[in-house]
Amino acid sequence: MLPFARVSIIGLGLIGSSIARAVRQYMPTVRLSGHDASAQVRETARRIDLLDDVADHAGAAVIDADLVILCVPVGAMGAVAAEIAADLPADAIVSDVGSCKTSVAQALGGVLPPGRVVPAHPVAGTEQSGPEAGFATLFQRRWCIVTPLADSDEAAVVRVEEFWRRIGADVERMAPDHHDLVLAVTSHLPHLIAYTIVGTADDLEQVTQSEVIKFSAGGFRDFTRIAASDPVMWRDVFLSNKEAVLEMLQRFSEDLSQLQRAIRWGDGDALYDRFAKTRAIRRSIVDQGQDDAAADFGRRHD
Ligand SMILES: NC(=O)C1=CN([C@@H]2O[C@H](COP(=O)(O)OP(=O)(O)OC[C@H]3O[C@@H](n4cnc5c(N)ncnc54)[C@H](O)[C@@H]3O)[C@@H](O)[C@H]2O)C=CC1
Ligand SMILES: O=C(O)C(=O)Cc1ccc(O)cc1
Repeated sequence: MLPFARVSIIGLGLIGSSIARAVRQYMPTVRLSGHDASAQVRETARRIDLLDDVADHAGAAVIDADLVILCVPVGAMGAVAAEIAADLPADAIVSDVGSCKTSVAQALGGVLPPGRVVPAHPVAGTEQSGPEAGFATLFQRRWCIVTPLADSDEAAVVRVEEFWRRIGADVERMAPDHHDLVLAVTSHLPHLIAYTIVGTADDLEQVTQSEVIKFSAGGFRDFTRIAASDPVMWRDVFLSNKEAVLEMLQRFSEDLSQLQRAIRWGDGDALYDRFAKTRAIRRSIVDQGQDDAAADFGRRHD
């Protein structure tokens, strides 16, 4: 039996539209409704026939849903929850896909019925955004981390987990604060580094004319892909996961200072040891059948 029959998606960008396409592909009898704050996005969603019903107001999109998934930037979750609260059917479950979980738990838990909120985070995405960037197979063999609240109803959690499995994800449960610490180092910090290094290179461009772009080889190109990620989404991630990111950034800065020191003092052994260790880490990840390219972030198996 399908875990849900009527799914509503609020926010029809990369992730919202990917969920819609995946539901159409893997659970074709589910009725899909949704809404986006942008009139242009709603128009595109109608043109590409993303959903059965694209509503002009968030409330109208959830009125007969049994699952509502909020797919908006994390800073907008609270406002959307407040917008739908009055129209939400009493037995509907509300989930989300936000990249940070502690702040979203607070934003949703305060506004929506206790027990019915089951936050989640599909660890799958790209640097693209918008309704036309989504694709049905985005979640295949990717992790979806489910982070129930203290009062989330267990049956509701199980149904949300089943929903993600149906669209191809591998599911794991985690406490929201633990999720935020893990993702700070595996996802948020790498994005911050990419944003920084591409900015630094761009500043250098004034001096070196076109050399930075002309000679940008593999490593730098990978950074530019990540640094092309949506500015609103990532602004919200860093403001929402402030404590964990600052903690990881502090540790990163200390490690970077050690390498800086090794270079300054010509300590080749220290550099070699570090690089040999990280090479071994990468090889063990590949041996475990995990990810092979920057674009495959979060993938469990090749
Ligand atoms: N981009 C990625 O790779 C991943 C993103 N996420 C999370 O998914 C969520 C959505 O991200 P994307 O789909 O990538 O962003 P996106 O920019 O492609 O789509 C977000 C959509 O939300 C709409 N929106 C913004 N505020 C709204 C509001 N108040 N009411 C209704 N619609 C509103 C925007 O108009 C936009 O169409 C974020 O919380 C992000 O942290 C999670 C996993 C991966
Ligand atoms: O495109 C990439 O490399 C990503 O890192 C995608 C991504 C972005 C944000 C998430 O919360 C999860 C996955």
